[in-house]
Amino acid sequence: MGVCGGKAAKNNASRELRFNGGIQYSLLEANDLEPQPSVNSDSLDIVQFAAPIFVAAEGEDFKVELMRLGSLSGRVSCYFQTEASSGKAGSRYVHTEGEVIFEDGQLQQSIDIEILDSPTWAATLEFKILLSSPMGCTLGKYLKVCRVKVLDGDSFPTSAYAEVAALGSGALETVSGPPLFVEFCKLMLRIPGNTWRFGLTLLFDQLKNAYVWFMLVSSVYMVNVIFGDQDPERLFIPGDAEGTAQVLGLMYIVLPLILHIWKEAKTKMDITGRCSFFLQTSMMRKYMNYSSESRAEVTQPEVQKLVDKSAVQLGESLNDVSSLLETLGKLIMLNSFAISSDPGMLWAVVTMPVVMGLWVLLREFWLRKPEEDDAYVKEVSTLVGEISEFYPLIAGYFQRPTMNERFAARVTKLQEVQEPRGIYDMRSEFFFDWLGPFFSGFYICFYSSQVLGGQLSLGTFLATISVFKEVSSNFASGFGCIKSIIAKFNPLLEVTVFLNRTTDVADLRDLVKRRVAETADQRKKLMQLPVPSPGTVRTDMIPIRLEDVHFKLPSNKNLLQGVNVSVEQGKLVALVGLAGSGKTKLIQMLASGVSPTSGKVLIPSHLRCLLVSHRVYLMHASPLQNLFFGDPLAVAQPEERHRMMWILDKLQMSRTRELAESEIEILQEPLLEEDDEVDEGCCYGANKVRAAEPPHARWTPPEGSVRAKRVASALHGWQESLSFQEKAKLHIARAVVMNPEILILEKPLMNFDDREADLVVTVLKEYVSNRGVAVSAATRDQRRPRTCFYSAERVEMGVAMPDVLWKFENATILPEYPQAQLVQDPKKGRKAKPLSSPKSAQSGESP
Ligand SMILES: Nc1ncnc2c1ncn2[C@@H]1O[C@H](COP(=O)(O)OP(=O)(O)OP(=O)(O)O)[C@@H](O)[C@H]1O
Repeated sequence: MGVCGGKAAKNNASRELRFNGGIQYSLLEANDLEPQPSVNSDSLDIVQFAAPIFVAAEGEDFKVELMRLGSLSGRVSCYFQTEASSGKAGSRYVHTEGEVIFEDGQLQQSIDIEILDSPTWAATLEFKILLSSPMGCTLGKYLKVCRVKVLDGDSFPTSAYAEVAALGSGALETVSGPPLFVEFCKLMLRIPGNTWRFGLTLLFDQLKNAYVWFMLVSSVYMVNVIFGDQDPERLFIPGDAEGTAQVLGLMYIVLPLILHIWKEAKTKMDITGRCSFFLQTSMMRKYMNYSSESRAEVTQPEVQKLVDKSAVQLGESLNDVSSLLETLGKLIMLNSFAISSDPGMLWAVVTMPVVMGLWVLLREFWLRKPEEDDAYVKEVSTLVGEISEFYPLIAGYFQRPTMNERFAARVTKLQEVQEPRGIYDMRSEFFFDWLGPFFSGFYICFYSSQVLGGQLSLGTFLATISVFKEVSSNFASGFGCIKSIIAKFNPLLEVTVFLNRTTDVADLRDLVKRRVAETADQRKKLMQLPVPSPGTVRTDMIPIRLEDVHFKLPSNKNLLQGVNVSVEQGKLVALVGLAGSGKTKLIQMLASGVSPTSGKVLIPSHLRCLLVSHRVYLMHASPLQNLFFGDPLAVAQPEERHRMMWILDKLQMSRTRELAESEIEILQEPLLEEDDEVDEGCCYGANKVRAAEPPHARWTPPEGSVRAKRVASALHGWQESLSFQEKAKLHIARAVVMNPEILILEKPLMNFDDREADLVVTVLKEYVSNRGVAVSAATRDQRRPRTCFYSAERVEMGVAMPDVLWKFENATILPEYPQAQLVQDPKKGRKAKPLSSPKSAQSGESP
C-alpha cells in the first residue's frame, strides 16, 4: 500500500490505521518527500501516445503517433485497440486492434485508423485507443490511453445547408422554415433505428383509421341489416341476426384491444425520446467544443432553453408528421366512405375542404396576427439567470426591491404580449367546432325526406352525420398538427444556428498535428547529441519556447512583440509584470486557449497542460469528486487516495481532509444490494452483501444511487464549512491531484495571505522538483518533468521561490533567474521582489 518505494513507502505503511476495513490517514511530516537517490537508471523504456488527444477529420487517412522514451535499445512492443465512446465503431471509425512494434533504436511509431465518412451530421464524437500488454517496455501512466475526436464536416441538419452555414449565423437566420423542417426530419430519420420505427408507426397508425371505417360500416350494417331487413345473405351467420350481432359485439372489443396493444408498443418505441436524446446530447457536445467566439455569442439561459425546451419540442417532429399523415389518411377514408355509401355526397366532400380553405384565407384578413412572445420570454429568463447568479450582490447592495420591480415589469410585458395571442388562437380555431354542426344540420334539413321516402337507408343517413362530425374534428386535429409543425420553425432555426457555430476542434487538429511533428523533429535532433547522464530522457530536454510571438489587441496595440523566450522542462516559472502587461494573455496562449497573432508557442505534444483559472470553482459534487475531477477513476486506487490526503496535508487543508475522510468512510461501508439501485422505492432487503462488481464501483457510486444519496446527505452543505482560503486551496489541490506535466495557474496566490501563499508556492516547488507532489522521490526519473507557470502580483524571494521569472516589460518578456541572483547576493533573503525589473535583466535560454 502507498506509492513510495524505499524508505518513504515504509513510512507510509506505518501511518495507516485500519478502521471499518479502510484506511485512516494521519498527518505527514514535512520532510517525508526529500528527494531520494534514483534507483531506476536502467529501468524499462516507456511506450505511450505522442499526445493525449488527437483530432481526425471524416474520411481522412488518419494516423495516431506513438513515442518510445528511454534507452531505445532492443525491440519492444505492445497491444493496441480502439474503444467506442460517443463515437461508435462502424459509424465513425473502423474498430482496429493489433500489435505495435518499436524496433531497436526506433523513436516513433504510428497506428492507422480508418475514419468513416458519413453524410449524416453529427456533433464532434470521440473514441479512445488503449495500449496494453507491453513487451520489454512499460506503458506511460497517463498516455497509455488517448482520445480521438472526429471532426464532422457536415452542416446541420443536412449538407443542403452547407453553403448558408458557411456564411455564418446571420445567413442561417434568414432560412425558410418548411424546407429546413423537411431536412431536419431527414436527419431525425437517419438516427440509427428511427427509420424502421417511423415506417412501422405510419403503417400501424392507419389501423386507427381502419377502426373508424369499421365503426361506420358496422353502424350502417346494424341499422340496415341486423335490425333492418335481416337479409340472410348479408348476415355473417345466415339466418341468425342475434348471433351476427354477438360477432359484431366481439369485434367491438377485439379491435380496440389491438389498437391498445399497438399504442403500448408505439409508446415503448419512443421515437420522440430518441430524437430529443440525440438533440440534447449533440447540443451539449457541440457547446463543449465551441470556440471562444461562439461561446461569447450565446448566453447561459439561451443554452439552457435550447437544451431543456427546444430540443424536447423538436424531438416531437416525427411524431407530428406521423400524426398529420394519420389525419390525412383518415380524411381520405371518411370521404371515400361518404361517397361509397352515397355518391350524392360528393358535394359535401368537395365543399368541406373548400370552406376550410376559405376560412383560413379569411382569417388572415380578419384576424391580426399578434406579436411573437419569444423575445419577451427570453428577457424574463435572462433576468431570472442574472438574479440567481448575482443574488449576493443584489442583496448586499439593498437592490432587491429594484430587481423585483424590473422582474415584475418584464413579466407584465410578457403577459401583455401573450394575452392577444390566446385570443387569436381561440378565434382562429373556433371554426372547426362549427364545421360539423353546420354540415350535419344542413344534411338533416335536406336529406331526412329521402330517408322518409325510402330512397336513403337510415343506417347510411346516421353514418353520414357521424362522418361530418369526424371530418370536422379531423380538420381540427390536422390543423393542430400543422400548427405544431409551424411552431417548431423558430426553435429549429435557433437550434440550426446553435449547431452550426464554429468549434475549436479544427484549430485543435492543426495544433496537435503541428506539435506532434515538431516534437518528433526535436527528438530526432536530440538523438544526435551525446548520451546524457544516466536516468535522463532526451525527450525531456525539449524546452518550452515562445518563438517570435506577437499579440495584437483589437485596438492594434502590440501587447506582445517579437517575444523569444524559452525554459527547460521541470521549472517553476513566475510571470510578473505591471497590470495590463499581458500575463493573462500569455497564460491563455500557453494553455492553447488563445493563439498568438503571429509566432509560435512550442510545447512538446506529449505533455498534458492544465489551466487553473483565477476564479475559484467548486463543483456541485462531493469532496472526493471535486478532488478527483481530473481523473475520476483514480479515486478507486488506494495509493491515489493516499496521495490526495498527503496533498491536503501539505496544503494544510484540515477541514477538506476531514470531509474526504468522512466520504471515504461512507464509501468503504460494506456494499448492500440496494446501494446501486437508482430508484429508492425498490429495495431488496437490508443485509444482502453485493456480488462482484468493477473495482471502481464502490468509489464512483452512480448518480441517484443509495450510496451517492448517503454521501450527499452526510456531507450536505460541505462547501459552506470551508473558509474562502481553503476553497481556493481546494481549487489548486484538484490540479495537483491530477498531476499534469504542465500546470498553468492564473494568479493562484491572489486569494491567500502571505503564510498560505508561501505554502502554495512550496507545494508548486515540490511539484516541479519531485515531478509531482506526494509521489515517490525514488521513481522521480521514471516520470516526465513537471513544469509550472503562474502569474503573480509579487514574488517572495526565499526557500520557495520560483526558478525563473518571466518579466513583462515593454511588450516583451525578460527572463530572470532568482536562484542565481541569490547565490551572487545572499543578503537579499526573503524580501518581496519588486515588479519593475532592472533594464539589465538577462535574456536567452535558461541555464
Ligand atoms: N479582447 C480584448 N479586447 C481588448 N483589450 C484586451 C482584450 N484582452 C485583453 N485586452 C487588454 O490587454 C491588456 C493585457 O491584458 P492581460 O489580462 O493579459 O493583463 P495582465 O498582465 O494579466 O493584467 P492584470 O495583472 O491586471 O490582470 C489589458 O490592457 C487588457 O485590457
